[in-house]
Amino acid sequence: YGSTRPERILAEVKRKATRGDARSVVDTIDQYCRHQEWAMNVGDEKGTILDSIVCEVKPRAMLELGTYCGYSAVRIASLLPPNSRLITMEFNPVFAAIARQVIAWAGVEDKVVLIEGPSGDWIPKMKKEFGLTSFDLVFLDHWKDCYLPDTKLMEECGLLRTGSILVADNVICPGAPDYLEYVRGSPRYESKYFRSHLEYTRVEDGIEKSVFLG
Ligand SMILES: Cc1ncnc2c1ncn2[C@@H]1O[C@H](/C=C/CNC(=O)c2cc(-c3ccc(F)cc3)cc(O)c2O)[C@@H](O)[C@H]1O
Ligand SMILES: [Mg+2]
Repeated sequence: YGSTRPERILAEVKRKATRGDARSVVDTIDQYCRHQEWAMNVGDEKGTILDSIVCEVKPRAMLELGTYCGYSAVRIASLLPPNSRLITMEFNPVFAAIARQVIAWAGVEDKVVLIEGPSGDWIPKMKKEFGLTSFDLVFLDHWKDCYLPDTKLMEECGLLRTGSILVADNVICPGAPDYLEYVRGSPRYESKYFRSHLEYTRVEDGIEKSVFLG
Protein backbone atom coordinates (compact mmCIF):
# COMPACT_ATOMS: atom_id res chain seq x y z
CA TYR A 1 0.00 0.00 0.00
CA GLY A 2 1.17 3.56 -0.57
CA SER A 3 3.49 4.07 2.34
CA THR A 4 5.91 6.98 2.21
CA ARG A 5 9.69 6.66 2.43
CA PRO A 6 9.76 8.10 5.97
CA GLU A 7 7.09 5.56 7.01
CA ARG A 8 9.22 2.74 5.59
CA ILE A 9 12.25 4.07 7.47
CA LEU A 10 10.25 4.15 10.73
CA ALA A 11 9.02 0.59 10.10
CA GLU A 12 12.62 -0.55 9.61
CA VAL A 13 13.68 1.15 12.86
CA LYS A 14 10.87 -0.60 14.78
CA ARG A 15 11.78 -3.93 13.17
CA LYS A 16 15.56 -3.80 13.47
CA ALA A 17 16.71 -1.22 16.04
CA THR A 18 16.91 -1.84 19.79
CA ARG A 19 14.44 0.37 21.66
CA GLY A 20 16.31 2.92 23.78
CA ASP A 21 19.56 2.44 21.86
CA ALA A 22 20.21 5.60 19.82
CA ARG A 23 23.28 4.13 18.12
CA SER A 24 21.28 1.15 16.82
CA VAL A 25 18.61 3.51 15.44
CA VAL A 26 21.28 5.51 13.58
CA ASP A 27 22.95 2.34 12.26
CA THR A 28 19.60 0.82 11.20
CA ILE A 29 18.67 3.91 9.18
CA ASP A 30 22.14 4.06 7.60
CA GLN A 31 21.97 0.37 6.60
CA TYR A 32 18.47 0.75 5.18
CA CYS A 33 19.25 3.94 3.23
CA ARG A 34 22.54 2.59 1.91
CA HIS A 35 21.25 -0.81 0.79
CA GLN A 36 17.49 -0.51 0.32
CA GLU A 37 16.31 3.01 -0.32
CA TRP A 38 18.34 6.25 -0.40
CA ALA A 39 17.05 9.06 1.83
CA MET A 40 18.34 12.55 2.62
CA ASN A 41 19.78 11.87 6.08
CA VAL A 42 23.13 13.51 6.80
CA GLY A 43 24.35 9.91 6.87
CA ASP A 44 27.27 8.03 8.41
CA GLU A 45 30.23 9.78 6.71
CA LYS A 46 29.13 13.39 7.18
CA GLY A 47 27.55 12.30 10.46
CA THR A 48 31.01 11.56 11.84
CA ILE A 49 32.07 15.14 11.08
CA LEU A 50 28.91 16.46 12.77
CA ASP A 51 29.58 14.19 15.78
CA SER A 52 33.10 15.57 16.21
CA ILE A 53 31.82 19.16 16.18
CA VAL A 54 29.02 18.36 18.69
CA CYS A 55 31.55 16.66 20.98
CA GLU A 56 33.98 19.58 20.68
CA VAL A 57 31.35 22.27 21.31
CA LYS A 58 29.32 20.37 23.99
CA PRO A 59 26.36 22.71 23.30
CA ARG A 60 23.94 23.52 26.14
CA ALA A 61 21.46 24.90 23.56
CA MET A 62 21.46 23.52 20.04
CA LEU A 63 19.12 24.17 17.10
CA GLU A 64 18.49 21.94 14.07
CA LEU A 65 16.61 23.25 11.02
CA GLY A 66 14.93 20.42 9.09
CA THR A 67 14.22 17.32 11.19
CA TYR A 68 12.98 15.07 8.34
CA CYS A 69 12.92 11.54 9.87
CA GLY A 70 14.89 12.49 12.97
CA TYR A 71 18.13 10.74 12.00
CA SER A 72 20.42 13.67 12.86
CA ALA A 73 18.31 14.65 15.88
CA VAL A 74 18.92 11.16 17.33
CA ARG A 75 22.59 11.26 16.34
CA ILE A 76 23.12 14.67 17.97
CA ALA A 77 21.00 14.00 21.08
CA SER A 78 22.96 10.81 21.85
CA LEU A 79 26.08 13.00 22.24
CA LEU A 80 24.60 15.86 24.30
CA PRO A 81 25.69 16.32 27.91
CA PRO A 82 22.93 16.15 30.60
CA ASN A 83 20.64 19.26 30.83
CA SER A 84 21.45 20.11 27.19
CA ARG A 85 18.66 20.52 24.70
CA LEU A 86 18.33 20.07 20.96
CA ILE A 87 15.47 22.10 19.48
CA THR A 88 14.62 20.80 16.00
CA MET A 89 12.19 22.44 13.56
CA GLU A 90 10.12 20.60 10.96
CA PHE A 91 7.21 22.08 9.02
CA ASN A 92 5.91 18.94 7.31
CA PRO A 93 3.46 17.31 9.76
CA VAL A 94 3.90 13.85 8.23
CA PHE A 95 7.69 14.01 8.66
CA ALA A 96 7.32 15.51 12.15
CA ALA A 97 5.06 12.64 13.24
CA ILE A 98 7.57 10.06 11.95
CA ALA A 99 10.50 11.90 13.55
CA ARG A 100 8.77 11.98 16.96
CA GLN A 101 8.46 8.18 16.84
CA VAL A 102 12.07 7.68 15.72
CA ILE A 103 13.28 10.00 18.50
CA ALA A 104 11.12 8.14 21.06
CA TRP A 105 12.29 4.72 19.86
CA ALA A 106 15.90 5.88 20.31
CA GLY A 107 15.08 6.96 23.88
CA VAL A 108 16.35 10.54 23.46
CA GLU A 109 13.01 12.35 23.71
CA ASP A 110 14.08 14.04 26.96
CA LYS A 111 16.88 15.84 25.11
CA VAL A 112 14.96 16.79 21.97
CA VAL A 113 12.21 19.38 21.51
CA LEU A 114 10.58 19.04 18.09
CA ILE A 115 8.80 22.20 16.95
CA GLU A 116 6.31 21.75 14.10
CA GLY A 117 6.26 24.75 11.79
CA PRO A 118 8.33 26.91 9.46
CA SER A 119 11.69 28.05 10.82
CA GLY A 120 11.03 31.62 9.63
CA ASP A 121 7.98 31.85 11.90
CA TRP A 122 9.58 30.22 14.91
CA ILE A 123 13.08 31.74 14.99
CA PRO A 124 11.74 35.17 16.09
CA LYS A 125 9.79 33.47 18.91
CA MET A 126 12.60 31.31 20.31
CA LYS A 127 13.80 33.67 23.05
CA LYS A 128 10.36 34.26 24.51
CA GLU A 129 9.03 30.72 24.06
CA PHE A 130 12.11 28.94 25.38
CA GLY A 131 13.78 31.49 27.65
CA LEU A 132 16.86 31.22 25.44
CA THR A 133 19.62 33.81 25.22
CA SER A 134 21.47 32.27 22.27
CA PHE A 135 22.34 28.98 20.53
CA ASP A 136 25.78 27.47 20.99
CA LEU A 137 25.44 25.34 17.87
CA VAL A 138 23.04 25.35 14.87
CA PHE A 139 22.76 22.52 12.30
CA LEU A 140 21.25 23.68 8.98
CA ASP A 141 19.82 20.85 6.90
CA HIS A 142 16.47 22.16 5.61
CA TRP A 143 15.65 23.66 2.18
CA LYS A 144 18.97 24.97 0.88
CA ASP A 145 17.57 28.35 -0.15
CA CYS A 146 16.46 28.91 3.45
CA TYR A 147 19.98 28.64 4.91
CA LEU A 148 20.90 32.28 4.24
CA PRO A 149 17.62 34.00 5.16
CA ASP A 150 17.37 31.97 8.37
CA THR A 151 20.99 32.75 9.27
CA LYS A 152 20.34 36.48 8.83
CA LEU A 153 17.14 36.11 10.86
CA MET A 154 19.03 34.39 13.71
CA GLU A 155 21.54 37.26 13.68
CA GLU A 156 18.77 39.86 13.76
CA CYS A 157 16.93 38.04 16.59
CA GLY A 158 20.14 37.98 18.67
CA LEU A 159 20.20 34.19 18.73
CA LEU A 160 23.91 34.05 17.85
CA ARG A 161 26.60 35.11 20.31
CA THR A 162 30.37 35.50 19.82
CA GLY A 163 31.51 31.90 19.32
CA SER A 164 28.19 30.43 18.22
CA ILE A 165 28.81 27.84 15.53
CA LEU A 166 26.78 27.15 12.37
CA VAL A 167 27.14 23.71 10.74
CA ALA A 168 25.58 23.45 7.27
CA ASP A 169 24.96 20.19 5.39
CA ASN A 170 25.01 19.92 1.57
CA VAL A 171 27.02 23.02 0.77
CA ILE A 172 28.17 21.28 -2.46
CA CYS A 173 25.31 18.90 -3.28
CA PRO A 174 22.58 20.11 -3.70
CA GLY A 175 24.55 23.24 -2.73
CA ALA A 176 23.79 26.48 -0.93
CA PRO A 177 25.82 29.00 -2.97
CA ASP A 178 24.38 32.21 -1.53
CA TYR A 179 24.87 30.92 2.03
CA LEU A 180 28.47 29.83 1.30
CA GLU A 181 29.31 33.19 -0.27
CA TYR A 182 27.89 34.95 2.78
CA VAL A 183 29.64 33.04 5.56
CA ARG A 184 32.92 32.84 3.62
CA GLY A 185 32.87 36.52 2.62
CA SER A 186 31.64 38.08 5.83
CA PRO A 187 34.15 39.43 8.40
CA ARG A 188 31.64 38.32 11.05
CA TYR A 189 32.29 34.61 10.36
CA GLU A 190 35.31 32.32 10.41
CA SER A 191 34.34 29.53 7.99
CA LYS A 192 35.84 26.09 7.28
CA TYR A 193 34.86 23.44 4.72
CA PHE A 194 34.91 19.74 5.64
CA ARG A 195 35.10 17.73 2.42
CA SER A 196 33.02 14.55 2.37
CA HIS A 197 30.46 12.77 0.21
CA LEU A 198 26.73 12.92 -0.35
CA GLU A 199 25.14 10.47 2.06
CA TYR A 200 25.43 6.82 0.93
CA THR A 201 27.13 7.80 -2.38
CA ARG A 202 30.54 8.68 -3.85
CA VAL A 203 29.31 12.08 -5.02
CA GLU A 204 31.26 14.96 -3.49
CA ASP A 205 29.50 16.97 -0.81
CA GLY A 206 30.65 18.69 2.35
CA ILE A 207 29.85 20.41 5.57
CA GLU A 208 30.65 24.08 6.27
CA LYS A 209 31.45 25.03 9.85
CA SER A 210 31.18 28.77 10.51
CA VAL A 211 31.99 30.48 13.81
CA PHE A 212 30.05 33.71 14.44
CA LEU A 213 32.50 36.38 15.62
CA GLY A 214 29.83 38.83 16.84
C1 LIG B 1 11.67 26.54 6.33
C2 LIG B 1 11.52 25.21 6.95
N1 LIG B 1 11.10 25.10 8.23
C3 LIG B 1 11.00 23.88 8.78
N2 LIG B 1 11.25 22.71 8.15
C4 LIG B 1 11.65 22.80 6.87
C5 LIG B 1 11.82 24.04 6.23
N3 LIG B 1 12.26 23.80 4.97
C6 LIG B 1 12.35 22.48 4.83
N4 LIG B 1 12.00 21.86 5.97
C7 LIG B 1 12.02 20.43 6.23
O1 LIG B 1 13.38 20.07 6.22
C8 LIG B 1 13.56 18.91 5.37
C9 LIG B 1 14.14 19.35 4.08
C10 LIG B 1 15.38 19.07 3.78
C11 LIG B 1 15.94 19.53 2.46
N5 LIG B 1 17.11 18.73 2.20
C12 LIG B 1 17.45 18.47 0.95
O2 LIG B 1 16.83 18.94 0.00
C13 LIG B 1 18.58 17.54 0.73
C14 LIG B 1 18.73 17.02 -0.56
C15 LIG B 1 19.76 16.12 -0.84
C16 LIG B 1 19.91 15.59 -2.19
C17 LIG B 1 21.15 15.50 -2.79
C18 LIG B 1 21.29 15.00 -4.09
C19 LIG B 1 20.16 14.56 -4.79
F1 LIG B 1 20.27 14.06 -6.02
C20 LIG B 1 18.91 14.64 -4.19
C21 LIG B 1 18.78 15.15 -2.91
C22 LIG B 1 20.65 15.72 0.17
C23 LIG B 1 20.49 16.26 1.47
O3 LIG B 1 21.32 15.90 2.48
C24 LIG B 1 19.47 17.17 1.75
O4 LIG B 1 19.39 17.68 3.02
C25 LIG B 1 12.17 18.33 5.18
O5 LIG B 1 11.86 17.49 6.26
C26 LIG B 1 11.33 19.60 5.17
O6 LIG B 1 9.99 19.34 5.50
MG1 LIG C 1 21.20 17.23 4.12
